[in-house]
This record gives sequence, C-alpha cells and structure tokens, in this order.
Amino acid sequence: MRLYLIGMPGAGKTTLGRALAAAYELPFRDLDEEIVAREQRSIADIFAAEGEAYFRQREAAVLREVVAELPGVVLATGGGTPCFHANMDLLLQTGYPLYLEVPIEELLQRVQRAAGSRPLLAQVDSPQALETRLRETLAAREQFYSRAPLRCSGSACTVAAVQQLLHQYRVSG
Ligand SMILES: Nc1ncnc2c1ncn2[C@@H]1O[C@H](COP(=O)(O)OP(=O)(O)OP(=O)(O)O)[C@@H](O)[C@H]1O
Ligand SMILES: O=C(O)C1=C[C@@H](O)[C@@H](O)[C@H](O)C1
Ligand SMILES: [Mg+2]
Repeated sequence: MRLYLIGMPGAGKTTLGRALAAAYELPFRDLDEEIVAREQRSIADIFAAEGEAYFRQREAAVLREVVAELPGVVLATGGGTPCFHANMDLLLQTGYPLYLEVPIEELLQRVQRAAGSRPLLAQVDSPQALETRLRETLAAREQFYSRAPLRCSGSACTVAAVQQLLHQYRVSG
C-alpha cells in the first residue's frame, strides 16, 4: 500500500506520516527530504539558485522515482506537490492520497515558528501578510487537495482515525 499525505505547509504531513508508517510497518519517506538528499542542498537553496520551476521539475521526477521504487510506503509530499506536473493524477493512480485539512488559524500558528525556512513564505514580513498568503495559497490549491479520496480535519487526524478511514475506503471501494 502506498499512502500519500497531502496538505498545506504545517498541516502535519511529516508528523502523522511517521506515526502511520510505524503503525502499518511501512517505510516512511518525506518527498522534500528525498529532494534535498539528491540535490545535496536545502529546499531554500534550490529555490534561491534555480527558481521554483526547476524545483517543481525535480519534485515531479523524484516523486516518480520514489513511487517506482516502493510498492509499500507512507509518503509525506511537499505542500505544493499535488498542484504541479499532473502529480495528483499519479498519486490517485498509484495509491491513497490523504488530505490533512487544517484551519488557516492553526496553520498560521504552526508556520509562524519556522516561516524563514519556507521559501514561498520567506519574503512575507508581517503576520497579516502571512495570513493573506496562506489563504490565497489554500484557495488556489483546494481544487487539487480535494481530489483526495481520504480526508481528515484538524485534531481528528489521528493514526486511529486514519486507519478507520482507510479501512472503510478499501472495504467499500
Ligand atoms: N496534530 C497536530 N497537532 C498540533 N501540532 C501539530 C500536529 N501535527 C503537527 N504539529 C506541529 O505542526 C508543525 C508542522 O508539522 P509537520 O512538520 O508534521 O507538518 P508538515 O505538513 O510536514 O509541514 P511541512 O510543510 O514543513 O513539511 C510541527 O511543529 C508539528 O510539531
Ligand atoms: O507549499 C509549497 O509549495 C512547498 C512546501 C514545502 O513542502 C516544499 O516542498 C517547498 O518549500 C514548497
Ligand atoms: Mg513536512
């Protein structure tokens, strides 16, 4: 089984992904970390040196490598992954995308602590501007995230809740 965690920066993809991988005894991968390992530089450095278009190409390519390599995996994707290069189609065709839906207010609190390490949020210099940026980003991305057959919201995104969702989905689908 391939389980793909998708959602906004700070939604909890890495945290929940690790816990789900342990519960299912599957390997865990984080797509951002896979890109960093191959490129031997940080995401911020890649954005700064090469720009977003290059990053999105690498992201799409590394996603396909990870999928081809691992028939069983819990994969935390990058926040923008489902929105570029038909990646959402690939996720739907090869596994179970799970959308972690977290209210903007909660996301704000979480990303404020580490906005500097996120290239797309780094230039945003006030809490107000950060909120606006997050709202705009979510509005643009919702159409992609919403294609996930599995979804959990905020504090309901526990390992047990996801296990139940997945079980129901696989039994009925
Ligand atoms: N269910 C939760 N409740 C409260 N805080 C959480 C929860 N899940 C994650 N967090 C916290 O929110 C922050 C972001 O979590 P995490 O790194 O897992 O998100 P992410 O979706 O992987 O983000 P990124 O976009 O950086 O990859 C972390 O500080 C984490 O401790
Ligand atoms: O939301 C985004 O577009 C991004 C999120 C991160 O996971 C990284 O993939 C990168 O910083 C871009
Ligand atoms: Mg993460």
